[in-house]
Amino acid sequence: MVTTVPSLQDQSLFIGKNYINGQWVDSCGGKTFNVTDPATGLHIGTCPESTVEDAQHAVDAAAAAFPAWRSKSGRERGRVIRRWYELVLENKGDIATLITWENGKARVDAAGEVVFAASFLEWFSEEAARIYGDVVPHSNAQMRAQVIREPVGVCGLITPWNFPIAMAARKLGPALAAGCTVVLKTDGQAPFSGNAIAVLAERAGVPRGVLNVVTALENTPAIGKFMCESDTIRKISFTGSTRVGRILMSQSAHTLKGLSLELGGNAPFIVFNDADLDLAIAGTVASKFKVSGQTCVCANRIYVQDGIYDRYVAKLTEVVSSFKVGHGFDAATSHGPLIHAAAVAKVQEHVDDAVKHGARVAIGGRKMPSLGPNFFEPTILINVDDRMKIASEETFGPVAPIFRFSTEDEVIARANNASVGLASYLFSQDTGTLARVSEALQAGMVAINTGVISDASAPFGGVKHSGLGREGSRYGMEDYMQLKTIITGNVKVVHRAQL
Ligand SMILES: NC(=O)c1ccc[n+]([C@@H]2O[C@H](COP(=O)([O-])OP(=O)(O)OC[C@H]3O[C@@H](n4cnc5c(N)ncnc54)[C@H](O)[C@@H]3O)[C@@H](O)[C@H]2O)c1
Ligand SMILES: O=CCCC(=O)O
Repeated sequence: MVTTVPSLQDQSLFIGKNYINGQWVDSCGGKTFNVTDPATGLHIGTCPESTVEDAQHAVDAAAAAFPAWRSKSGRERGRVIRRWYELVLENKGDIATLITWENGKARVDAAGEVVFAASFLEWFSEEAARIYGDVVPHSNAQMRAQVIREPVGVCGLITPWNFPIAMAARKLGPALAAGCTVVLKTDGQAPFSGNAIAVLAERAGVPRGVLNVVTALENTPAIGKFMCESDTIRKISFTGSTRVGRILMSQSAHTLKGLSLELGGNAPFIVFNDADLDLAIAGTVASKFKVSGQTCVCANRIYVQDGIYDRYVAKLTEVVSSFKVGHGFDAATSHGPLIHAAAVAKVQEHVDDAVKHGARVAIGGRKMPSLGPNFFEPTILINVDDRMKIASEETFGPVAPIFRFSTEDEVIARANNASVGLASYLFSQDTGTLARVSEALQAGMVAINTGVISDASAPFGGVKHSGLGREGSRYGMEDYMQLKTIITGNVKVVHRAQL
């Protein structure tokens, strides 16, 4: 097998081991799995195929580290997380290289992911010092009531390949800020960048056992089940598909674990007749084609009103024709490959199904084997309707299906006709339309006149089958804390004059 190693400034960030109790270790079972470059199919390296025994060691280390970590002040924890944030940015180039190598995304997107991931560490380093409680007026004058917030304990974090460090940082930041200790299970398709940020956590001063990382590919379901069934782990935070979210929820029933679930989407992207066309096109490129369509907030159903439909299609086709698909390391590349062959097959299936039912391909529509095994042309489909698979299933690929609509009521009903409700997008210049439609959409997030929805300051999460809980923002801390009520009785009442 050929191994190509892009050069890193700091080669020690490239490490194929588990990180347990402050040590980089192999799996107890001795097995490893291969990680390959999705653009070329070439071998990158190996990581431990961790077993339940490895995961148990990681949980034990996290449990042992919990009392000391939770006992630090929020300000002390915040300083460590702040240093981690700085180190991630200082090593942006190397981490971006690892992300592009294992995930395939274009270099510019990978560098953007590093900054995005770091922003969660920065945000939560600041929130750590602001874990307020309440003093509550009790009904009885001889009693006092206080409410304090405490860390939930050891957390199990399970993250996907599409943002291999950002989805981890969006969980690690608040968990560590709150005083929890964690076991992170990264995705077997993209484990190296997660390990790199764990190296930096250690350098930042995150104590031994506070952050543990286990890698696995085939053993992932077994480790997920173990985490859900462990009574030591008090919370699971998962980002991934609705299918796996359901499995984790049912496996967690016995231990009555808290769950944060950031699951799949099927985002409606609505362009009204009065929209600023250039803004709508820029928003479409950002929200549909980012990471070649592989984000959970990607526009999946683009509804364009009759009066602007033809102009929108013409302009979007012109812009998409300028995309440069290629290896993420090529500086000219704007869009990289999909993650694996199954993802390519799903995209092709959605295109074929739409065409079979009357859609027309305006541009793209085919695999690009001359570039590598996992490339697919950026694609625009027109004359798409609600019976096609692409209307009800998340494509997770570079296909923009453009539906036509006539009225506000009609598009609201069609947009809400989905089992999931994560992101949604609106383009109009009428404040009344924007207010009415944003209130009517069944979605956890609405973006108005922009294709960019995520920011560390803003709560991120969905409704319906898109999951539970919110990440980022001041609300993101709540998922890692629990309330404790402290009642003091028999306070002698003394009648004193007010000063
Ligand atoms: N809402 C969000 O924030 C968000 C973010 C990114 C991706 N997603 C969703 O993720 C999906 C795409 O990713 P995917 O197809 O790789 O999702 P997936 O659910 O198959 O995989 C996600 C993660 O779960 C792990 N996993 C798989 N089976 C498991 C099991 N039985 N127990 C424990 N872990 C298991 C995988 O190894 C991976 O790390 C899309 O639906 C997308 O919308 C959601
Ligand atoms: O893929 C899901 C998350 C990406 C984002 O927050 O923009």
